[in-house]
Amino acid sequence: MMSVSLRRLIIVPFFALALITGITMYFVATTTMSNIADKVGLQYIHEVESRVQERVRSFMSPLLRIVEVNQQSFLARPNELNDLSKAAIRFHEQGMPYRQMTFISIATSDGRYLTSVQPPVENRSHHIATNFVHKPLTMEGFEYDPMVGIGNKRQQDAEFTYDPRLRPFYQSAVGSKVPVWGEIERYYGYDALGATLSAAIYDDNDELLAITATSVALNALDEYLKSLEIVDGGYLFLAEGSGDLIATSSDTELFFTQDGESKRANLHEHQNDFFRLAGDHLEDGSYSLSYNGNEYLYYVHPVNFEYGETWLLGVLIPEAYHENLLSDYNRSSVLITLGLFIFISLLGALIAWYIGKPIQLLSAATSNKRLESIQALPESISSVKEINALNQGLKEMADDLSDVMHNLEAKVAERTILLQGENETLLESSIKDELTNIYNRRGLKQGFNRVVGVENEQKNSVTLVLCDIDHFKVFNDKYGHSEGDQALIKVAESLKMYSRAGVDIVARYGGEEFILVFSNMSLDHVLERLNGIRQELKNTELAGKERITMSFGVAHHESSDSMQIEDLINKADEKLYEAKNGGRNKIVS
Ligand SMILES: Nc1nc2c(ncn2[C@@H]2O[C@H](COP(=O)(O)OP(=O)(O)OP(=O)(O)O)[C@@H](O)[C@H]2O)c(=O)[nH]1
Repeated sequence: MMSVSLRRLIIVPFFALALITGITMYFVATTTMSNIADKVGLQYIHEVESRVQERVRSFMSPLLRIVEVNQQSFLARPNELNDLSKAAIRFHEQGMPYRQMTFISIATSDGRYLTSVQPPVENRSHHIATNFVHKPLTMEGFEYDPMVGIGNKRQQDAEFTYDPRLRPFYQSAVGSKVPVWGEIERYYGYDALGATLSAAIYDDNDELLAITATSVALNALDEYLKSLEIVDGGYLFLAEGSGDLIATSSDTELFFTQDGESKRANLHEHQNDFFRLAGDHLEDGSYSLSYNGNEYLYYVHPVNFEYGETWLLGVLIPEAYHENLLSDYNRSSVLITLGLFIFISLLGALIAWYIGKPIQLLSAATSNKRLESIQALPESISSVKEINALNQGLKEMADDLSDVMHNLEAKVAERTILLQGENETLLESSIKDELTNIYNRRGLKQGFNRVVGVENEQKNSVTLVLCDIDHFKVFNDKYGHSEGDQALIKVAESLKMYSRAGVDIVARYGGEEFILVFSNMSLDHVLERLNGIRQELKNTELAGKERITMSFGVAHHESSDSMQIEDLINKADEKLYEAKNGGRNKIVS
């Protein structure tokens, strides 16, 4: 099976895990960011839209309320229509707080007309105009007098014929029980659009008594949209369903003159590309639009007013704006991912270090099969408890094993010494004669080889003497075997006495036969020593004051080179035979 190091086993999965986590997190983060970018964009749009909606509603609200109040007021007190002075005061007071309120009026079915009016743009002067003071159908301007309602006639207002019943605001309201919206139009002679709401007043018999109408100048809304600080490259607009613009955040005009006629700017034909782009999508909803390779978020939503009036509010912003905003977050998410990746990798490496390193130490210590390597391991090799316990266990085992081995070695040494002693004893006894404690035949052979034979490189002279006790049978028979043994021991001692210890060889050849080997000694000196032995035996008393004699056969050889012991023994035996035959107690050489 394939083997893999522990450290790799830990680091590789950690690294892989970190990599997968990092990549996953990166993609999740970027996808989430992209979704968030869209959502943030839409959220932004909704916020802008809701602010504008609220502002538009609060802007238009007085118009609706004033028309409703006046309609209800005349319905409740139709007599007021007979003297419109009170109404003049009310109209004036109603219009004063609202700079956008261009006129608040009433036109009776008999052709009388009263309006509290102010111009739709700067340098406004609020005044009352009526046609009912002098003669019907003639419009005259009067100063407003808070005390009497209608003050002095305004000199500069030339008389002109005016029948309010011919005006669209009058006619559009006829026949309706509820207020009716008029067309949004440019005020004649002014750079401003106006929206008008009219309401009919009937008597109990449903006879039309009057039409009250109020108009509001919309240029304040245009100014408001322009004043809003929206994102770079973003646009806002208010338009009618037809695409005719009411207000925009851009500097473009809301109306222009074509062929001498004043026309309103329309989204579908607008000179601004983005407004034209928006004009293609006027259904309620949000859109992603592409223009010149850039993406835009576009949202269009209706602004509904009571009594059936609906405008459209459009918001268009470049997506890049929010993506840029979120790019910082994106960068952060990449950095966090990277940090996480590095952290997990380091964690893996740390764990590998904590676990792998000490285990590697243990592995190295045990692999060379030496107890010392394990014993030399430090007491603590890891912060991991289990690994330290393993280390301790191994060390204790190594110590125990070491002790056992030392004891074993001591015992083996002791036994070896004992055996060596026994061996030596055995060896000694195997080459010694048990009775006389001199060499036996085996000892003789070994000694001969050592002193004069193959093992000795100095090829000196050698003399081998074969000696035999004379008439020993008789002695034995006479004094017994035990005394015979004592005689043999005595002979051996005498032979040893006249030989050089450690140099010459003294051996029992068998029975009562002995052999002496002298090396590097002249024949005369040998004979001298043999005579010494004979003299010694002569002086030695044995059982029954008996003395024994010995016969000697001597074989002398000047050089031990190529000399075999058997040859010497044979030669000495011949001489011994001669000595025996010659009467015994003799030395024959
Ligand atoms: N007590 C004792 N006697 C031994 C031992 N070995 C041999 N003998 C005796 O030595 C005697 C040898 O006798 P023989 O071979 O006849 O020789 P001998 O009587 O000495 O006569 P010659 O050698 O001809 O002088 C025998 O009686 C053996 O029993 C021994 O170890 N102890």
